[in-house]
Amino acid sequence: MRPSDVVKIVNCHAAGEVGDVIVGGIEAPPGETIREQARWVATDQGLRDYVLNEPRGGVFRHVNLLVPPIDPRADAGWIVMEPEDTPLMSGSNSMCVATVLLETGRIRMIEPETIVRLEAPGGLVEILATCRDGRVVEVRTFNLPSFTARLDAYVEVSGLGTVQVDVAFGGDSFAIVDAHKLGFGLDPSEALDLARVGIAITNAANEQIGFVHPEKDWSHISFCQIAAPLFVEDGVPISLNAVAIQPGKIDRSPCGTGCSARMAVLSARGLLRVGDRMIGRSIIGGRFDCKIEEDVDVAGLRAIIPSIAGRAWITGTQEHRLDETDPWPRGYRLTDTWPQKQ
Ligand SMILES: O=C(O)[C@H]1NCC[C@@H]1O
Repeated sequence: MRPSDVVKIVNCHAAGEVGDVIVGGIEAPPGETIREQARWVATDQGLRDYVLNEPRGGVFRHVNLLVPPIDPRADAGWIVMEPEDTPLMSGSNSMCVATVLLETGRIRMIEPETIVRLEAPGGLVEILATCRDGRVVEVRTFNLPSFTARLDAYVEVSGLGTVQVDVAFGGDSFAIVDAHKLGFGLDPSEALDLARVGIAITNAANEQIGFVHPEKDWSHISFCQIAAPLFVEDGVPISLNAVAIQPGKIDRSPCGTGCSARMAVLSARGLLRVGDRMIGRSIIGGRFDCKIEEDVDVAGLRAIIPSIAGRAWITGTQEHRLDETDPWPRGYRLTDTWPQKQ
């Protein structure tokens, strides 16, 4: 960052998970594809440090960079910056980006429904935004093909013993474990323990099982989803879950990619099929309304196209700037609030 740069941001959250959006002041990174641009952002780390580190950011923050699309079908390109990762796709962040684009007039809002096509690093995702009185009241994201990589695998986790996991991809990669078997009721008071246990399971699953996407350059497990057994309310299965995000925080939202991964597992187990709904619920009471839209094939693997619907709310605007005398131009992280990555 140069002292002359002013970075304009619209602050937003989806179901409680922060997904701020950079709307001005940063040029598109080098790269022929959005994925290459995202890799450049991840390798360079400069922008990530500037917006995610203190004093501008914090471990709770995700920041989305809008870039010109490369795919001619897309309305906008978009790169997600999570605390440690620069992923292929994110559900809560897609809702924030679509809401900011429409509510700030960067894409023309058509009521009652607007279709927005976003080019994420993992590919094109279509969004159906329900709009009323100039506001986006629901964002339904049609996610990347989602599939199960392993069912009923076992990992040894220090301090926990043997833990049964399913591994699945839902736009990002997950080890999914049973909350009750680990002694969690998924109450907000458990957040710190959920984060620590989730990160320990993610790390063990990466060491002992791993994950390789058959078509995309993504070869690790990003998250652990600690999920309660499904229960039914008003005829719809509810997936209460806590997703541990590196380096150790809990997703405040029900995690759109996580709900997609869980639906892929439920589909592989024959428990959900095309047309079935599932409601994702987070430990703070956030809700995503999810559905299996289609069965598809990914490199010979059985997969689904899930959709995830939720709402995002704009909370403000910011202009970040860098004073030339600031001794911490890239900010800083301290382990009192930003856990050490294991
Ligand atoms: O909804 C999601 O998919 C996400 N929320 C934050 C971390 C994940 O990308």
